[in-house]
Amino acid sequence: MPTLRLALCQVNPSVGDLTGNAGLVRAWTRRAADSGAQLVLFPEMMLTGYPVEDLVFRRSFVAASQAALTRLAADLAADGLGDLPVVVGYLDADGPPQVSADAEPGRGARNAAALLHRGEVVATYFKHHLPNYGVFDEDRYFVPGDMLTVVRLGGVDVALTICEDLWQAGGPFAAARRAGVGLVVNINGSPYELNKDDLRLPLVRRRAAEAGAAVAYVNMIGGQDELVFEGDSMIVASDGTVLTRAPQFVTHLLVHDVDLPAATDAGDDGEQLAEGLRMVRRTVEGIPPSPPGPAAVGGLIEPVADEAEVWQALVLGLRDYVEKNRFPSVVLGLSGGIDSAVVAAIAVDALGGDRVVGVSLPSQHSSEHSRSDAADLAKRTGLDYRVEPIQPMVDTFLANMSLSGVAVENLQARVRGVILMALSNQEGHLVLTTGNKSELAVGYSTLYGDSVGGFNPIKDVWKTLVWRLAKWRNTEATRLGVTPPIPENSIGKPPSAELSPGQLDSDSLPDYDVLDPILIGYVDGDLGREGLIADGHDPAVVDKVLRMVDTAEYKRRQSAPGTKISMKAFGRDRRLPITNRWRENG
Ligand SMILES: Nc1ncnc2c1ncn2[C@@H]1O[C@H](COP(=O)(O)OP(=O)(O)OC[C@H]2O[C@@H]([n+]3cccc(C(=O)O)c3)[C@H](O)[C@@H]2O)[C@@H](O)[C@H]1O
Ligand SMILES: Nc1ncnc2c1ncn2[C@@H]1O[C@H](COP(=O)(O)OP(=O)(O)OP(=O)(O)O)[C@@H](O)[C@H]1O
Ligand SMILES: NC(=O)CC[C@H](N)C(=O)O
Repeated sequence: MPTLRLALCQVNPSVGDLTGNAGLVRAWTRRAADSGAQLVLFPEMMLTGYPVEDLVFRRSFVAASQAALTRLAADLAADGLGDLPVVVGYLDADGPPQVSADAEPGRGARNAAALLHRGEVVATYFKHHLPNYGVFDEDRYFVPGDMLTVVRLGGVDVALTICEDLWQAGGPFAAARRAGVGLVVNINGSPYELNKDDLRLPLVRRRAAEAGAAVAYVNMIGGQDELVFEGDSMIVASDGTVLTRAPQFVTHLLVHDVDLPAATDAGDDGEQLAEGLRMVRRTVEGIPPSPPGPAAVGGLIEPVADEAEVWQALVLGLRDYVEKNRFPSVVLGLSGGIDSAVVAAIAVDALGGDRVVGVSLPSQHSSEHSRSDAADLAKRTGLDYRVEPIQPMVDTFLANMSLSGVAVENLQARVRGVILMALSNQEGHLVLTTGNKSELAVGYSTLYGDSVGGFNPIKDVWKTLVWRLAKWRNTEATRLGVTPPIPENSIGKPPSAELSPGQLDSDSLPDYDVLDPILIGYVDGDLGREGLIADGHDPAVVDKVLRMVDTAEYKRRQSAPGTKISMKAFGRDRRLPITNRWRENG
């Protein structure tokens, strides 16, 4: 039985950075070669980054991706790495963009994988199953492939597949069984969602059984606007045994020796293997010889607690947004409350205290603890702490304009927003906004006030999860013997916007323990009024909450982007009309 040493490169590409991404492929192929690899795998759309969205429609971008691929093949050979077969995702096209006037049926942009060897592109594969739900819009961009590419190398037949191909039965994996392959490669740009890793392994196992072959699954890591990729690359044997699995949220080179059945000559070039899939055969002559001794193999990674997983996702999502958009630092308002404290702690974990500015912006309604808790947070995390009282500016405004009630409440939030944006303009920081998912759902924020900002790290985090994260982060610090970042006071106090005397969130909203389950059913679960009541929620509370959610669509539509961690984040996952007369309670 032949053995192949596989190297799965769990790397962090940047969208649009063709040169930088090709550089990553060269550097990691060198590392893989140094580990004795015989086949190297990179994620989906590695060369372009993922997802590239409407850049697909730009012919200049498609041409640049194609040129970068050819150049990369030559550069790898020039690096002395030509013998080592490398699979890399890229953007290809065999016709004009789908939306153009000169579009041709069955041709267009392709979400593609290439196998590079001895300076050449020796095989390509076009993604067959295109995801078109949630955040994905791949029917808008790509034409599905109708060929299963099988490459013979080192005496083994290897089929190439891309991400969504794994999520559907009866497609390329069924075809791979007909072709009698020993290994199916699956390259991914699979975004993080809480609990997705629990689905992924059983899925890979099911496909390994369907193909009757081992599966090498490689996923990228890193943040890309709202998305964060977690890695979780793995190799699973044909009997479902997990041979090796990479840690989440970090770059990682996963190297493993896999015993694979010898090629069988099942299936002919051009043969129909499954519905809509014919076989294409390629042979790669001469790969590096089997290295002596077993590969230096990492262990199997144990699953971590939900809070640990989400925290890492939020830290990576923020760090990559800041770094990839080249911000030197971030700024946020510190109210002493839990939301700003958690965002500050995430920011410090992502960037270090010296790149986080926290500003206390007290008004006449601010409690003493709002300042002392903010100062305590700053001391614990080492962030750059400042105090900018807002009352003189609010008073000047009120001396020139007659305002009352909510207009005065919101003026305070807006003066804070103006100050944070001024600091951003003056010093170059990215402004972080701190509204959690519960607040976004019910519209509990001031437009152009506390919602001001360029990125919201907790946009997809329910308030009850914000508290759990805070407690987990502090416990983790204690376990590691370091100072917990979040003041206990901020965790324990009742939430308040402090925009009017004695104001509490509970004056306007149900308790978050009551509110969040209703929101989860309505937003994440798309339940209607009757479904929520059947789940045991109080009809009057349901009616109030649904009304608030429905009428806050306009606020969400202009809200800052933030890291997606759930299966339904506000934004692309949930698209509703703003102008909408449909109400669940008539
Ligand atoms: N369909 C629609 N399409 C586009 N725009 C629409 C709109 N409906 C209203 N609007 C606009 O939105 C305005 C109302 O929204 P907005 O000005 O935000 O004001 P509003 O939502 O009435 O008040 C904000 C509430 O959020 C609370 N809050 C909670 C938590 C934190 C904070 C904080 O600031 O720290 C505040 C605050 O206490 C207050 O009760 C209207 O005056 C109108 O201009
Ligand atoms: N006194 C303040 N100083 C600085 N920033 C403030 C102040 N009050 C409010 N903010 C900003 O506005 C945001 C929204 O306020 P909000 O009261 O909703 O959140 P919080 O105080 O962090 O948490 P909680 O809702 O649990 O009290 C805060 O997170 C903070 O960024
Ligand atoms: N890039 C893709 O095809 C991703 C789709 C897939 N269902 C996933 O989330 O893993």
